[in-house]
Formats: sequence, structure tokens, C-alpha cells
Amino acid sequence: MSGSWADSVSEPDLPAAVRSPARPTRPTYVPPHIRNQTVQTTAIATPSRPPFRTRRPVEPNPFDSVTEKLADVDLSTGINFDAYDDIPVEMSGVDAPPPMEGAFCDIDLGCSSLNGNVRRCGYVKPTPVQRYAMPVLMAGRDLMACAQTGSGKTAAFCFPIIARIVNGPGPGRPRRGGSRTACPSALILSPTRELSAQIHEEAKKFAFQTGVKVVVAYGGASIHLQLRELERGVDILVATPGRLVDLIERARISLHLINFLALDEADRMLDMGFEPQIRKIVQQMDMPPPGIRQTMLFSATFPTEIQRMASDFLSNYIFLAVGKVGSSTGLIAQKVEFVNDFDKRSHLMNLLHTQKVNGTHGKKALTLIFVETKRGADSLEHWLSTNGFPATAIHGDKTQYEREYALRNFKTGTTPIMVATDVAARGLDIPHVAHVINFDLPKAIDDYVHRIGRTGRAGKSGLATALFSEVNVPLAKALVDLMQEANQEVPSWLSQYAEESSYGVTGGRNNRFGGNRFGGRDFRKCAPPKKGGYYENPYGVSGGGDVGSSLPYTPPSYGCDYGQESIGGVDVGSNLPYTPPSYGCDYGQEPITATGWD
Ligand SMILES: Nc1ncnc2c1ncn2[C@@H]1O[C@H](COP(=O)(O)OP(=O)(O)OP(=O)(O)O)[C@@H](O)[C@H]1O
Repeated sequence: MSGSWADSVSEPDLPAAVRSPARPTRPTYVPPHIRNQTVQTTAIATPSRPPFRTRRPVEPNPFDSVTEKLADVDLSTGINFDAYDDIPVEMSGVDAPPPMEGAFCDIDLGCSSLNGNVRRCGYVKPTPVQRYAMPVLMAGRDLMACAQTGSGKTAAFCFPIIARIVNGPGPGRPRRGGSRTACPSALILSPTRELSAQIHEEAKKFAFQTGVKVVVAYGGASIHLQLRELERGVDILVATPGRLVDLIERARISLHLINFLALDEADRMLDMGFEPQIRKIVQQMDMPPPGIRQTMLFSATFPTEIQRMASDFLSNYIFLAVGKVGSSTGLIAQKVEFVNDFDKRSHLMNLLHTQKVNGTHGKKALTLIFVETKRGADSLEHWLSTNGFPATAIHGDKTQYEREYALRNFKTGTTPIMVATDVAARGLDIPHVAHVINFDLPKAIDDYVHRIGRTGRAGKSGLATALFSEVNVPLAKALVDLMQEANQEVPSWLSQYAEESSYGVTGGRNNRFGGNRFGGRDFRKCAPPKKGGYYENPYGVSGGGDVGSSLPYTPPSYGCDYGQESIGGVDVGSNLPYTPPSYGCDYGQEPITATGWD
């Protein structure tokens, strides 16, 4: 479907006026508000001279290069649009714009090239998060959005950013602020290099022929190449925090023209590992303040304490919660098996043998195995490879080249098993991951949510198997709650552990999902009725007041390996003991049930 459409609009069939040979051979400045008008562009733009004239090569077609060929894998699964039909949606905030109706072909994003790119990507219907988030962002409102893994959050923030840049306030916006300083108008921050690279690839496709230039900057890769790209001009910069700070300190990037700030995996970006750097970038450099810039935060999980912290970055924002991993859709079948630590390898071998014989859901596909430590990843990779299961490993101690090589071999099916630390837990969109195995379970339920979300994406089904041992007892209650909410069968021994482990626990990070269907809910609704606080003025975020409980914040995700290049002096690869914090609140509100992908 998508393939044939893409073929039909690919360059050779476009009108002669817009084919490559007819483009001006010299680069010409095209004001952003008319950059989408592909046919007119050549005629209108010729007489004007760019204020910052740069030699820009002909824009390569991002739709040509991508398709990673997956050897020996069943590619027949389509996207199951109906899977999202009964997904619960909850939106709060003052004057929230209504969701969009209809399919993408009925929706005009105000730019013909962008509209065309949406179709070229094979997107027919907006996903629920897209339906709700895009009107909010198109209206210029700030947004904190919490939506299931694999439900299309990337496009939900990219489409409006591109559309608003293209349709923005006329010409004259410099892409460079001095001889060598680049001045992007949009910044998308993400926690890992691989995720930044992936968002960059996606955004380039969405922005193709719109005139919007997307550049990526992350650590471990040549800074000189990135600098050269930046010198050619940038509208949207996708970056990891460490490399961005480096570029700002070298005066090669200025943030003073940022109109749009997006934080992907925002809860991760604001936890202990990244928060100092994010505050530095957002609050201590030259970025316009909230209310002047538009800020959008996206994740599949949004702990209350992180929301509270994030509200510093937002102005009069809308909060959106859309379902949760596997919730009401049953896209991810979750299994938990009790295995003693010393039996784990032989148990894994049995799992893989069964999978080899039976296939997963009747298909041969990719398997992603999560472990706790970098050394554990290397060791398991070696053991699997020497036992007849071609495997690769990815973690933060590998060079960027090794990380990319591992990911490529996995994506293409050359090594259909990848052993990973949490560096691969978030955001990575790898088609055909049919099975996620938590060889070591994470300490926090949010990390489990993101890990299993590497399968069951975009309406496809997937399987997640967890090997549970005695050390995982603290996770039992949260795991049971999560599985029950997703209508999964909970083994009786796990329920027993959950009862024991929840004894005396009055809430806490791993318990906060209990009884709701979202990965996070608007913390402003949990506020106590205090004068001047959020209860009285629930959406005056900067209005001060006590925003809820005064419980101390204990950051999540420590001990995890996100493999980032710089984390503000905190060793994220260390294994600090886990202390469950005590946030969580009684929501007691019925979510709105949206019709989903209709
Ligand atoms: N409207 C749509 N129609 C079809 N496919 C879509 C649509 N929107 C997104 N997709 C596809 O769904 C997949 C998942 O999207 P994406 O990576 O943005 O999910 P996500 O919500 O950001 O996940 P995560 O929480 O894991 O980061 C991608 O392959 C994307 O191309």
C-alpha cells in the first residue's frame, strides 16, 4: 500500500518543474513560509539572495536509502489499526484543543510536501497520540504527553514542528547567528545517540522537500562532520545533551532563536542522570523562556515527581495521557517465569530452542535480551554465539562504531539476537522484534515498560518473557499490577510474591501504576486543596504553591546503562542500591475512552 503510493509519487513522476534537473543549480534562499510550495519555489526564489548564502548540495532523498533488508524474516505483518480502537485517553489543561478527526488524507498540515511525506511514510490514520497531540502543538500550546511505547510519538511532535517552521512568520529567520554559530529554531533532545540518530532519520523523511533542514549531533561521532553540517544551516537540531553542551560552549550553536523545544523520553531526560545538563541547556544558556518558546515533553512513562520538575520548563500546558504499554490492546503478551539465577542460561537456551523450532507467533524474527550490566551483556553474547545462536551486544562501553555495527547487524537479521543493557531500552524502533527477554529484570517498573515496548510496536503483536528470580521480589507488586491492567495471566506464585512484597508498603515508585491505565497522570490533579496552589489554580504552573506531597524525590533508572557520553558527573553505569521512593497519588478519575484510530 505505502510502497506503491510512494513509488507513484517518487521523483521521476513529479511534474517537470520540480524534478531535480529543473532545480536551480546555485543555491537560493527560499523564505520558510514559501518553502513548501515546491512548484513555485524555483520561480519565486531566483531573484532573491540568501542573507547567509551557503553551498547546499541537492537534498538526498531519505526515502531511497533507508529500508534495512531483513534476511529470512516474515515481513507480512501489517499495522493493526484496530488495536488502538478502545485506548483510553485523558487530556487536562485550560482550553485544550479538540482532537483531529479523519485520516491523514483529510488533514492538511499546511504544507504540500509535508502532507506528501506523511503519505510516503505509509501513515494512513493518525495514531491516538497523534490525533490528540498534534492539534495542541499546532495551536502553539505547551504539552506534556504520555503515550504507549510504539504508538507514534515521534511523528506527533515532528509534524507540528515542521509545519510551524514552514508556515512560520515569514523570511529573515537566520539559521546562523554569526560566521560560524548555528541558530536552530527547533531543538529535539533525546537520551541516547541511537535514538537521536533514529529521530534524525525520521525527521529528515518528514521534512523532505519542505526546505526545513534537520541536523543531528551526538557524542562518539566525528564532531567535525557535525560542525560542517551545522555550518550549512539548521532549522531542527536533534541532539544528545552532552554533545549539545559541548557545541554551545564552543560557540558553534546558539539557542537564542529556539521556538520549539521537544524532549523525547522526557522522564529519563529529567531524572538524576541528565537533569543537571537539561537545566543548563534550557535554563542557563540563551534559550527563550517558557511562554516564548513552545515546549513539548513526550514519554511512555511520567512519574509524578518528574512531572513536577518538568513543569518548570512549561507554560500553561496541556497534559495528555494515552493508554499504556499493552493496555487494552493486548499487543504484547507478557510471560513471567521463575528461574533461579544459576539456571538462567540453560532456561534461556530452552526458550531460544523452542523459538527456533516453533518461531515466535509462527514467524522467525528478532529477539532482544536485556541484562543488567555491560559485562553481563558481553558475556552472554559470547556464550550465545558459541552455543549456536548468532548474537551481538550493545552497551555504553562499546565505541560508537561498535554500537552502530551491532544495531545494524541486529536490524538486518545478520545476528537475530541482540543482548543489551538499558542503552537500548528506550525509543528504538526496530521492526520485527518479536520477542523481548528480560534475562535480568530491571529494578524499576518504568524501565520494564520501556524495555518490553521494543516489541508490539505500531499495532503489531509481540512477546515479552521475564526471568524472575528472588532478587526481583521488590518488583513483584508493580509487575502484577501492570500485567493485570494489560489483561495478562499472572502466575499464582508471582501474586504471592506481590502480596508479600507489598506488605507495609504504602505507595512508591513501583506501585504507582496500580489501578490506572496510563503511564502517568497529570500531577496537577493530585494537588492538595491549598491556597495559591494547583488545586485552586490547577493550570497556572508557574503560579507557585505546594504542588502536591512534600515527599523527597528518589530518582529512577539509576544503575542503568544509557551509554551517554556525559551525564553531569554521575556514574550511570554504577549499581547503586535501589531505594523505592514514595510518590504516587490517588487519582480516582475516570479516563475518557477515545475511539482511537477512526
Ligand atoms: N500514523 C501512523 N501510521 C502508521 N505507522 C505509524 C504511524 N505513526 C507512527 N508509525 C510508526 O510506528 C512506529 C513507532 O513509532 P515511534 O517510534 O514514533 O513510537 P514511540 O511512541 O515514540 O515509541 P517509544 O515510546 O518506544 O519511543 C514507527 O515505525 C513509525 O514509523
